This record gives sequence, C-alpha cells and structure tokens, in this order.
Amino acid sequence: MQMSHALPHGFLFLLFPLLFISFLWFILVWRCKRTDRTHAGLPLPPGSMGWPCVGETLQLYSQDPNIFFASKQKRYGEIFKTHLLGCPCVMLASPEAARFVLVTQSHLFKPTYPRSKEQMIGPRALFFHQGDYHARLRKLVQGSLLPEAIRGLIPDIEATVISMLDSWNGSLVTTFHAMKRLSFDVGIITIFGRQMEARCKEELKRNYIAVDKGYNSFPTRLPGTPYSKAVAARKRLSEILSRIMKERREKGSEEKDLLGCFISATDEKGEHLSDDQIADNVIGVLFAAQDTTASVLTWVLKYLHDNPKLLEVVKVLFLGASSVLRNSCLVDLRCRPCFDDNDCNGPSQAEQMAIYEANGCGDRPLSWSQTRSMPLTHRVILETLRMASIISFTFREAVADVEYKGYVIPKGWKVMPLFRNIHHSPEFFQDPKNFDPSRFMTSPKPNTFLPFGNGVHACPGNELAKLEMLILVHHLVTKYRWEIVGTQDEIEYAPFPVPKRGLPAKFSRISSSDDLQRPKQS
Ligand code: HEM
Repeated sequence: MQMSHALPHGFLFLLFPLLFISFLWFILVWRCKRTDRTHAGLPLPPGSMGWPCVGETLQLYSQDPNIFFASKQKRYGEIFKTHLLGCPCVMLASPEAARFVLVTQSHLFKPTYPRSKEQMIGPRALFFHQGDYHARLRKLVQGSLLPEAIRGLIPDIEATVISMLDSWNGSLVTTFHAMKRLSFDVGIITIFGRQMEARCKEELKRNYIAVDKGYNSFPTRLPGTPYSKAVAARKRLSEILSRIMKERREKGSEEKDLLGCFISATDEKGEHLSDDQIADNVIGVLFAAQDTTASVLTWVLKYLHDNPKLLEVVKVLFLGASSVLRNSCLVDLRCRPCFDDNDCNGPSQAEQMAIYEANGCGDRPLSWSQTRSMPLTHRVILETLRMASIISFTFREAVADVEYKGYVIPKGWKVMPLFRNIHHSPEFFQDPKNFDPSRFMTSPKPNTFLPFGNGVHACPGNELAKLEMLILVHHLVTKYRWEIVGTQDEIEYAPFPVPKRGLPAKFSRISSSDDLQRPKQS
C-alpha cells in the first residue's frame, strides 16, 4: 500500500516540472516557427534571438556594446536579428540599409522610445512623432537653427565660452561635466535669446539637472528615488515655462528665438501650439542638444591632447608656412595632402592663431566668416564625430511587415541602423581606427557618414553644435593648454560614450610669451 502510494507521489513530483518545461519549449518553438512562417514566405534575417525573455540583453550589457555589434556583423553580415530588452530587433549595418530605413522608406518605420523616457521629456516633443505634427514642429525648430538664424548667436556663445574657460583656469575640471554646462547655456541662449533673467535661468537649470539625473534611472515613482524626483522637477519645469510664455504674451514681445517661434506659430486653421506642446519641445531640444554636444567636445579635447602635432597645426597653420609645417607635422601625422603645400596655401587655411591675431589677440569678437574659415578644425570635428560615433545607432519600429533584401522585418519589431559600424568599416573609411582628419579632405561616400542621422528626423541642431565646437576650440587652443589627469584610454557610457570619469583635465592659461605663438621647428 505504502509503496503504491509513494510511486504516484514521486512520479507527480517529476511530472509537473517536466510538463511545465515541455510546455515552455513548445511555446518557444511554436513562436519561432510561427514568426518564420507568417511573413509572406520570406525568412527572417539571420542571427540569434538568445534566451527566452531576456534574449541577448545580457551579452550586450556584459561587454563593450560596440564589440557585440561588430562581432554580430562579422558573423551574419549587414542585416541580422537579435532580441534585446524584451524586444525582437533587426540591426542594419550598411549605408544602403540605413538610407532605406531613415530616408526612402521612412514612412514604414516610426520613432520608438521607452515610455518612461517619453513621459519624462514630454510626449509631444517632435522626435516621438511622424507625419503632419512632426513636420510642423520640425519646420519651426529647423528654422531657428539654420545658419542664417544662428550666426547672430556668435557673440553670446563666445561670451559664454570665454567666461567658462576663465573659470576653469588653474583648476582640475571634469571635462564632460564642464562641457555639459557649456552646452546647456548655449541651448538656453538658442531657445530663450540673450534676455533671460539670471534668476529664471538658475531655476530652469536646477530643475533640468534633477530631470537629467533621473532620466536614465530605474523608472519607479517610489518617493525619494532619482526618477520620482525627476518627475516632480519635470512638472516644475512646465510651470516655469508656462510662466515665461505668459509674460512674453502679455508683453506682446516678438522675439525671434526658438521660444518666440513656438509662441507665434499658427497652423492652417490659425491655431497656436498649446503650452504643453511648447514645453515638451523646449525640453526636448535641450535634451537633444546637451549630452550629445558635450560628449563630442570631450572627445575633441581628448584627440587634440593625444595628437600634439595636430594640435600644433590647428593652432598655427599660417600662410606660406608649408616648410615649417612639413617639419612639424611629418613627424607623426603621416603627412597626407591636408598637411602639405596644397593644403596650406591660401588664406582659408590660416587657422586659429592667425584668426586670433587678426582679431587683435582676442580684443575683437569672432565673425561668422571666421568660423567658416577654420577648415582643419572643422575636419578635426568631423573626424571626432566619426571616431567617437557617440550615437552608435538609432531605433525605429516597423509599422508593417517590410521586405528588405529578401528578408522580412516583421511589424512591431525594432529596427536599428548601426551608425558606428558604418563609420568604423574599412570599406568606407580606410584604416578606421586611426584618428586622421585629412580623410575629410574629400567628402565621404553618400550615406556613410551619419553622425547626425539622416532623413526626416536628421539632427536639425548640427550647424549649431559645430559652431559651438569651433568657437570653443578657437578660444581653447589660442589661450590655454590642458593636461589630462589619470587613466586616459578607458571609456564609460553616460549614456553616450565618453572617456573614463569624464576626462579629468587641468587647464591653464598660456601667457603671450609662451610657446604657442609659432610652431616649433623640429
Ligand atoms: C554633436 C552634437 C549632436 C549630435 C551628434 C546629434 C545627433 C543627432 C542624431 C543622430 C539625431 C537623429 C536621431 C534619429 O534619427 O533617431 C538627432 C536628432 C535631433 N537633434 Fe541632434 N545631435 C547633436 C546636437 C544637437 C543640438 C545642438 C540640437 C539643438 C539645439 C539638436 C536637436 C535635435 C533634435 C530636435 C532632433 C530630433 C529631430 C527630429 O526628430 O526631427 N541636436 N541628433
């Protein structure tokens, strides 16, 4: 009796887990088979979906994400599938594929962001949208960021750069944090013009910093967590912005800054944007502008620091000095066309010290045309954008089953054009690991250089970002030297890649008798 009783118990004890595992296995196989079958007979792209539920998320986060993407591309080619953060994804690593998703078939791929991030920035910000609403907002933002619109901002950006550099003099600075402060201030100038009251700016800044801190934290409303503090700060930001808008409307002011454009804009029915729509877009632009520009600026400083001969040439590339240049740059710059006679003849090639001297050693402000005549510095910025590729990829979601090169990208799947893989491919950029601004002497092949994205959502702030960088580099290299402190080659993700610990560096002002006035004749 006892025996016959014991047997079924032991059997059941084993049977239930076995049944449960078989059931899970069946669901998994069935789901895979079903997705493989249901898309017009086309196969899914090659690749691995990893473990049930977690997919390949652990593999991605347990190593440098760029190694994850690069090794996948090596194994599967330019299009492959994976499963990350609970979502099936297709990754695309060719210029042609990036153009397909972002430009030619962009209507089949909508922008997609985690809900918590969308709520934090504001769901009416342009980058969450497609179609008419997006086009309307984009026209306004783009209009305020065109070269004609931003050239008037130079004196204010320059004043901000000069006072910031002065405040760093003699101190140890976390470069990335300092650059964040700079790009925040430039964002404020662009949105609110030069008139903003100091008290109001401080209030905006304090709350914006709280939002920024909570933005990448775990999204829980538990009191005291960075996320819940960020939510409260975000609410206060909306209130502050409503107050500013009310004051402007009451005064009847017709400012031409971005906020002014938002306030005065009407649609075809004559309707204005609501305060919430404006607030979400103001905060959206600040977010889009700050960490991106700050990360790239941090890398510019790192690359210039690591390439002293290049720094020398950026400072002092002056007329008819090709022989001097050759001596100074041949040493380790692998004298390519940009550093020989062809490149240094002609006034457009005289670089930072020449501009500094032409402006009475900094007595007169930079002009727009001077910022357009910094070709080597400009190439340094482009090469930094390529090398650092701070936006390694972007996300879209397929709104229908889409066929690409004989594969199906199923509706609802995330689609990720991999900018960094393209920027680091030897097929498009020879010797891609080498920092070599001269490669931008000729334009890159179409769709191979996408630091600002491409298509309807491409970055409208790219000219402003470059202008800010040119102004900073001008004042930095003509008046300061900087030494990086501590480890130099590790990277951290904040969330964009930046040098470890934000690149701590010591800045010191150079007196006019110092060695920067003329290149060393080595
Ligand atoms: C070096 C600095 C910057 C980089 C690398 C950068 C990069 C990008 C990229 C790659 C996109 C497209 C994202 C996508 O397609 O999913 C984008 C969009 C955007 N960027 Fe930038 N950006 C920078 C600076 C700025 C600045 C300074 C501003 C504004 C002042 C700005 C405003 C925007 C906005 C509003 C969008 C969304 C456009 C839309 O959805 O239509 N960005 N940025």
